Amino acid sequence: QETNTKPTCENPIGAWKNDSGSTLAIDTLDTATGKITGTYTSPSGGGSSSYPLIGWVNDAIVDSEDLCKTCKTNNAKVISFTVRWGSIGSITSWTGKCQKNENGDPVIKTLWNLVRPNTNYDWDHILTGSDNFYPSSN
Ligand SMILES: O=C(O)CCCC[C@@H]1SC[C@@H]2NC(=O)N[C@@H]21
Repeated sequence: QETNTKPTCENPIGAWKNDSGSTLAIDTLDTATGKITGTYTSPSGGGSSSYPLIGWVNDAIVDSEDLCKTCKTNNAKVISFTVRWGSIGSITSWTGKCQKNENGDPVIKTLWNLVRPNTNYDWDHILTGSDNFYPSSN
């Protein structure tokens, strides 16, 4: 029996999972400011602990006026959040957008930067990648 409803782009509160099995849990959304808080768990890299996250969501009305040649009609919710990896010492920030895919299912597509305090080289502190997050029921 499913006790939690899955998150959507409109109401992102709930659990989202990426392809490597990490869980983005958005616990609070302040609709007045767009501030979000929650926790992040990354079995690949971050172990089994959950780490706190804070971030923002934002959006704008759909530009859909008929015959409006300058309208920008591709609308997405935008999101950014940052995780502080406790004693691991790193910080990751994800920035992306939430839209429905071709099946009508919501997807958060992001690019991330991970910064690590201790590395072997000066150039090795900042890693960049991408993560897609899908609604999860837990
Ligand atoms: O290894 C570290 O310094 C901390 C854990 C980092 C895990 C990274 S953050 C970006 C990527 N997306 C994930 O869900 N996990 C990895």
